[in-house]
Amino acid sequence: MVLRYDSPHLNIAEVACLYAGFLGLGTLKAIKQQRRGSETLSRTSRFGKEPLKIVSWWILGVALTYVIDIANLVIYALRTPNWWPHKSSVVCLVLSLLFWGIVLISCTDTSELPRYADSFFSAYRVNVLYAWLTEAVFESVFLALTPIPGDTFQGILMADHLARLLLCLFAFAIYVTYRRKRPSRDPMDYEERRMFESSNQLDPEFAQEQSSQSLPNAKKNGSKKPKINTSWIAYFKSFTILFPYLWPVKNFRLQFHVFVCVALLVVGRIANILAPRQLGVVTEKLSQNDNGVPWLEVFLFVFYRFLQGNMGLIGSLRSFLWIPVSQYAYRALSTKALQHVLNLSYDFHLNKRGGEVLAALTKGSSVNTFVEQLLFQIGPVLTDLGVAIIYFFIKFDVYFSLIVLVMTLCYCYVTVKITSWRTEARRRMVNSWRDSYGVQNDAIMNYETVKNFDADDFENHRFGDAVDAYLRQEKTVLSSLSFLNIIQGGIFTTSLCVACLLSAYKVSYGYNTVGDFVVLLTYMMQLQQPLNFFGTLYRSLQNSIIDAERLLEIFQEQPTVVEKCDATPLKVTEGRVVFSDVSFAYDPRKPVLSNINFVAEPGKAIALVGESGGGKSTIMRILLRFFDVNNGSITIDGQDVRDVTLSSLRSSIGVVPQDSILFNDTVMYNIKYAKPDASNEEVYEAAKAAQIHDRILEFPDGYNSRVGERGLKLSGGEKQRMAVARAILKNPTIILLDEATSALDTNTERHIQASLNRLAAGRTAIVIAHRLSTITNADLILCISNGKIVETGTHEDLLKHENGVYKKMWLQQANKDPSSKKFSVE
Ligand SMILES: Nc1ncnc2c1ncn2[C@@H]1O[C@H](COP(=O)(O)OP(=O)(O)OP(=O)(O)O)[C@@H](O)[C@H]1O
Ligand SMILES: N[C@@H](CCC(=O)N[C@@H](CS)C(=O)NCC(=O)O)C(=O)O
Repeated sequence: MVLRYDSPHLNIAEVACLYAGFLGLGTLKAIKQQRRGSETLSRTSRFGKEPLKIVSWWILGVALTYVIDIANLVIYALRTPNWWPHKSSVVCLVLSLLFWGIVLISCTDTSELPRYADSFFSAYRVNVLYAWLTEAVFESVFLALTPIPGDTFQGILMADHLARLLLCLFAFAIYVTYRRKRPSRDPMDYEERRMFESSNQLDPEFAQEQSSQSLPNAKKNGSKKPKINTSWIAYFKSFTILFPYLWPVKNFRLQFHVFVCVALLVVGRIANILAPRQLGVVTEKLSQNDNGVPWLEVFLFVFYRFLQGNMGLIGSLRSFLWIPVSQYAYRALSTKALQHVLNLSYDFHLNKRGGEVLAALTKGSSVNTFVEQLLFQIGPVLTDLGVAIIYFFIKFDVYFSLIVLVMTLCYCYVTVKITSWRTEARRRMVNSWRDSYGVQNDAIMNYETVKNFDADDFENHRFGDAVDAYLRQEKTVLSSLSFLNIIQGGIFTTSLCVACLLSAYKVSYGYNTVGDFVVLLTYMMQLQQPLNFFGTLYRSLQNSIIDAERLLEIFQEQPTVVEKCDATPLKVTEGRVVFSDVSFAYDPRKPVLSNINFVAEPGKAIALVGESGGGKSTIMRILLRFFDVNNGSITIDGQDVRDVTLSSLRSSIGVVPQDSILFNDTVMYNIKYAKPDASNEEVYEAAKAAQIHDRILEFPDGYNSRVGERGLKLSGGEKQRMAVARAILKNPTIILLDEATSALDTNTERHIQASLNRLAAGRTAIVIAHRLSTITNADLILCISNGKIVETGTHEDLLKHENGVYKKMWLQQANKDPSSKKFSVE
C-alpha cells in the first residue's frame, strides 16, 4: 500500500484546506481592510524585502518536493504493471504543486498589483504562515500512517514527506523566532510585530503617524480629497455610486433588454457546448456508417454554429439589444457628471484645472465600456473556461479538467505579465512619437528662423534622431507582440497536445469514442480564438478602469457649501443687506476679511473701494455664498444667507462682473440667458435701458449676430453693457457691480455709467469701483484695506479727512488721469 497515492480522502482534505484557507484569509483581510478604510493592513501585514527573499527560497523548496513526488510517481507507475494511483491523488499532487507555485509567485512578483487582486495575490505573512502550518500538519499525518519503506520508490516518497515536513516546520519556527529577536526600534520589526496583533483597532502611535502625514495634504487641498480604498471590496464598493446611472431604474423596457442580454449570454455558453457536442454526434453517426445520412444531426450542428460567437446570431442579437441600454447609461452618467461638477463649490473650480475636469468628464463612457468588457468579453471567456473544466469532468475525465485549469492559470498569468510590460513599452513608444512630432512641428512653425540660420541640415538631423528613437520603441512593441503570441501559442498548444494525446490514448484503448475525441478537440480549439485577444482585452480593461477612477474621483468630490435640509426660499421684500462682524479666510493661515460691518440700505448704492487684493471681490463672493463666512453673518431682509436655498439667493441678486464672459451664441441668446422665457420686446427694453440697443441694431445680423468665443467679437464696453442688459432683464432687487478696471474712452464710459445708473435705480446696489470718478454719487463709500473697513462715508465726507486713504487715492487718480479732474470737489 502506498499511502500517498492510495488515500484520496486525505489528499483531497489537504488540497481543500490549503486553497480554502488561503482564499478565505484573502477575503478576511479584504473585509478587515475595508472596515479600517485605510491601507494600514496591507502595509503592516506583508513581509519586508529581505525576509521575503528567504521565504521565497523556502517556498521554492517545498514546491520542488512536489516536483520530485510527481516524477517519482510517474516513474513508478510506468514501471509497475497493473498499478495506477488513484485519480484524485494525481490531481491533488498537481494542485498542490500549483498552489505552491501561486504562493511563490505571490512572493517573488512584487510588482504593483491591480487593487482588485491585491488581497489575494500578495505575499501576506498570514497566508504564507498558514500554508506552512497546514502542510506540516498533513505531512505529519501522512508520515505517521505510511509504513516503513520497502523499496526505493517508497523510500523516496518517505524522504520527500519528511523533507517537506521539516521545511515547513522549520520555516514556521525560524520565522517566529526571527521576528521576536529583532530590536523593537527597527521599523521592519515594528511592522512585523503588528502582524500578530490581530486586534482590529489601529495602533494609536501608528494612527497618529498616519494622520500627521495626511494633514499637510488636507490643508493644501482645502477640500476633502476623495480616497479610493485599496481593499478590493472597498474598491468595488466605491464604484457603486456610479451604478444608479448605469442601471435604467425607472425604465422597465430597458431592464427587460438587460435581462434578455444576460439570458443570451447564458444561451451563448450553452451553444458553445452544444456545437462541439453535436459534431461529436455527427462523427459517431458517420463512423457507424449504417444509418444513412444523418441529415438532422448535420443540420443541428450547422444551426449551433450559426448561433455561436460574437458575430453569430446570439452575439449580434445581444449587441443590438444592448444599444439602448448603453446609450441610456452614457446619457445618465455624463449629464449627472456635468450636473455634479456645476454643483461643486467655487473653490473646486478654482483649484482644479479646467482641462483635467473636462478630460475626466469626457471619459464618462469609460464606466460603460468597463462594464461591457467585463460582462461581454472577459466574463464569457472565463465562464467558457470554467464550463470546460466542469463539462470535461462530467463527460470525460478529471485529468482533462486539470489540463484546462492549469492552462488557464498559466495563460492568464503570463499574458497579464507580458501585457503589463508591453503597456509600458507602448507608453514609451507614444511618447517618442510625440517627441518626433514636436520636432517636426517646431521646424515648420519656425520656418523663418530655420532659414535665417541656415539650419535645414540641423533640423533634418534632429528629426532623424527623433524618428530613430521612435522606431526603436516601435520595434520593441512589435517584436514583443510576436513574443507574446508565441508564448501564448506555446502554452495553449502544449495543453492541447496533452489533452489530445490523453484522449487518443483513451480512444485507442476503448475507454472513449472517436466522437469524444472530436468534441474535446473542437471545444478546446473554440477556446483559443477569444483567448488570443486576452492581452488586448486586459489592456483596454485596465485603461477603462483608470478612466472610470478619474470620473469616480469627481463624483466623490463634495461641495463645501451645502444647502441646509430645511433651507427656505429667500423672500426679498426691501433688499436690505447687512454684514455683521463678518470674518473670512480662504486658507485658515491667511485671513482675508476681518470684522466687516455694514448695512446696504434698500434702494441705495454702496461702493467698495480700496487697494487691489484688499478683499472687495471676496465680499461679493460670500454674499453670493460661493463660500461660507468663518465668523459673523450676512443677512438679506433679516434672513441669513446660510438658511435660504442657494438658487433663490442667487436668483435674487443680479451680478455684472468686471469682465463679462458671453456664450458663443447670438446676442439675443446671451441677453435672454438671464430670463429664458422673456419676450423679444422685454429684451429690447432691457437693451435700451442698458444703452446698447442702437449699437446691436448696427451689427450685421442685429440681435441674431453671433458674439464669438467668450464674446470676443464684442468690445469690452459692449460686453459690459450686454451684461447690464442681462441684469436689467433679470430684474433683481439687489445688484452687485464689479466695474471694469481698464480705462475706457470717455464716450463709452459715459454710456456705461448711464446704463449702470439705470440699472441701479430703485435697487440696492453694491458696487466695486476701481475708478473713484464713477462713484462720487454713491450713498455710502466703504474704503477697504487689508480686509478691514478703514473709512466710511460719502464722497464729500471722505475728502474732508486730510490724511485719509480715500483722499490719497482720489488725488492719485486725479493726477494720473487728468480727465477725472472734472470730478474734483469744488
Ligand atoms: N480662491 C482664493 N483662494 C485663496 N486666496 C484667495 C482666493 N481668492 C482671492 N484670494 C486672496 O484674497 C485676497 C482678497 O482678494 P479679492 O479678490 O477679494 O481682492 P480685491 O480687493 O477684490 O482685489 P482686486 O481689486 O484686485 O480685484 C487677496 O489677497 C487674494 O490673493
Ligand atoms: N495575442 C495578443 C495580441 C492580440 C492582437 O493581435 N491584438 C490586436 C488588437 S485586437 C493588436 O493589434 N494588438 C497590438 C498590440 O498589442 O500591440 C494578446 O492577447 O494581446
